[in-house]
Amino acid sequence: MRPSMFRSVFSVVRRQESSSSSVIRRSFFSEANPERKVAILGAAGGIGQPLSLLMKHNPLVSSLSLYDIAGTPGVAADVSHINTRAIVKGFMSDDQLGEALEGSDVVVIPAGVPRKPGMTRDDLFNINAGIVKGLCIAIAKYCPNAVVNMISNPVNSTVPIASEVFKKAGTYNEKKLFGVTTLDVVRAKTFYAGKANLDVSGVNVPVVGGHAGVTILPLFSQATPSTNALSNEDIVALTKRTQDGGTEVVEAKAGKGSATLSMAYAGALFADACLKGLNGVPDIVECSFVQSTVTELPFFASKVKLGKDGVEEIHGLGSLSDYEKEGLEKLKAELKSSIDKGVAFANQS
Ligand SMILES: NC(=O)C1=CN([C@@H]2O[C@H](COP(=O)(O)OP(=O)(O)OC[C@H]3O[C@@H](n4cnc5c(N)ncnc54)[C@H](O)[C@@H]3O)[C@@H](O)[C@H]2O)C=CC1
Ligand SMILES: O=C([O-])CC(=O)C(=O)O
Repeated sequence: MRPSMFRSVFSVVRRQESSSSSVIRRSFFSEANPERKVAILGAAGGIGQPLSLLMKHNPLVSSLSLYDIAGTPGVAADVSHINTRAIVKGFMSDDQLGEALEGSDVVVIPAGVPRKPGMTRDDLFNINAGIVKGLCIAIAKYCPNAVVNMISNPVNSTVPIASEVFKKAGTYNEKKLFGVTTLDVVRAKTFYAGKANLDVSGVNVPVVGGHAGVTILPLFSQATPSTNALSNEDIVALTKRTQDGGTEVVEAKAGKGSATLSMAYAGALFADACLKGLNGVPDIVECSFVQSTVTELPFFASKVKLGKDGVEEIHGLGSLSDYEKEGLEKLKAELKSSIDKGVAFANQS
């Protein structure tokens, strides 16, 4: 979590829990934190399990719905024993998907297969596109107003697939569909702070474009705090490391999957930002892959202000260094082809 993310809320809850009055506890939750249901699809997986743990820990969640095609009873029983606000329920198999989704405010989707060494994210398309399509058909039916956080790869294609499914169902709201690119930001912050010897907790780095290889474009020229400790070569190396961050983990795991723990952290951070936006907390800004007019591409990741209806404002790119301008031009062809592939898949049959 962002270091201060839950601290203030927890201290209020703790003060209230020390009071003998359960009335005080109830009124705190209803006034400051409305009821919010979060569903996680793929909850028993490598990302799903730690993400379920982190969402159970989030005081903004009142109901946590854990869905997977296997393994959810155990995960739900385990997580449900934690003494935090959210009531946890596990759901398994198609016939329970409707109940898992009904009433959800936020649906997080880490369902699907991860990479093995030597694969690109696009190599996951054949399996994950179908999984995502099926889950989005159910979302359109059972919780058409939910905010959707798409984690399943290739994000550059799965988000367009979701948008087409929702369009066909007549439920598409472009303000409520997000590709989760938070892990790119998390990595860029960590690598930048490490190289520049800065306190990472105060560091921010926007990352724009998409979520695969060269489509991931960290904007170190806009990093804060700025530093003159880094050479052009350092910036090139930091950019490459951020773009290859996923592959670094895939290779280190040597066939046992891709990033799960850092992704669960990033996914929890982004879901928390969406919940805060829905609850009317002002000035919540995160990078995300959304329907966009920032470039000529129909979807693009950039800074997005989150509000009561999802996307409140999409920020422009700001001023870019020559190196970043070059990177922006380089990424467009690959990103366009991944978007087109998703759209075409969703419209087959
Ligand atoms: N957006 C991002 O930054 C990142 C995305 N990912 C992606 O997240 C996805 C999941 O990764 P892991 O959790 O490591 O994989 P995993 O294989 O450990 O877990 C995936 C889970 O999805 C479940 N699943 C499969 N089909 C399903 C369906 N139809 N409905 C519900 N659940 C279903 C599986 O049973 C499994 O429990 C992968 O596609 C991976 O590439 C991973 C890291 C970062
Ligand atoms: O690299 C992968 O396959 C998983 C992923 O998206 C990431 O870690 O950024």
